[in-house]
Amino acid sequence: MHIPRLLINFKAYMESSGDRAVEISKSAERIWREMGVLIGVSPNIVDLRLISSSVEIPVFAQHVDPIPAGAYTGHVPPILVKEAGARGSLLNHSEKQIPLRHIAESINMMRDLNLISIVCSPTPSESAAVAALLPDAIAVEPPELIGSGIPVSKAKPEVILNSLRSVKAINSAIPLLCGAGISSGDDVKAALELGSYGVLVASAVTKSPDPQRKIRELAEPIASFTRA
Ligand SMILES: O=C[C@H](O)COP(=O)(O)O
Repeated sequence: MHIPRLLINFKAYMESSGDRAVEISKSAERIWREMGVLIGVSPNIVDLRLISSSVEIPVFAQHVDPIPAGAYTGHVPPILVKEAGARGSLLNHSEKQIPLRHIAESINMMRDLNLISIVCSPTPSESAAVAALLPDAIAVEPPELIGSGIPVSKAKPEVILNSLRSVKAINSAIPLLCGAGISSGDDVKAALELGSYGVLVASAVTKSPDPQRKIRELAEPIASFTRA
């Protein structure tokens, strides 16, 4: 199971939808080929099939509902996400929170479908609660820093360190990513030095005038770190 070290969430930004979503995804694919850093993209659901059929890097939905296919208007069944070509999904992002029992049900359904679950959590204690559900990875993100340009890895390193401690105490095999405000290669480096497996980013890439250059900048410290 390959968890991306750099996961780019396109959210619902105009700048990363439609043709621009394809362009950014292809840039991420280029950097993956060039540097060997596994990069994933998480386009808006409206672009999921388009992006999955455009690139070879792993594509993630931003959310799924714990339901089968059927009469569920407006819901996102994991089986249809798989059918659209995605490798997995984010769950419980701060901007799309769901109850713990839905997280548990979704993880189980995704596991049965061989889909990767990356569950977001806002705090170390919620990271621990989520770890007990055995997702494939956890991404800790203090909501107040999301989209702020103030990187969690420098402004709140204790959130990463305490999450790592609590997740590892439950299952040392679950990789922990961190996100919120990560904007530069140096922010990524700081996250890796704290023990993060990787980073979850959005605005630094989606709002960049040159997304490919920004992706390369964010991937560089990962390439050096994983080579060392
Ligand atoms: O999913 C991504 C995170 O919410 C981080 O967003 P940001 O990089 O814009 O702070």
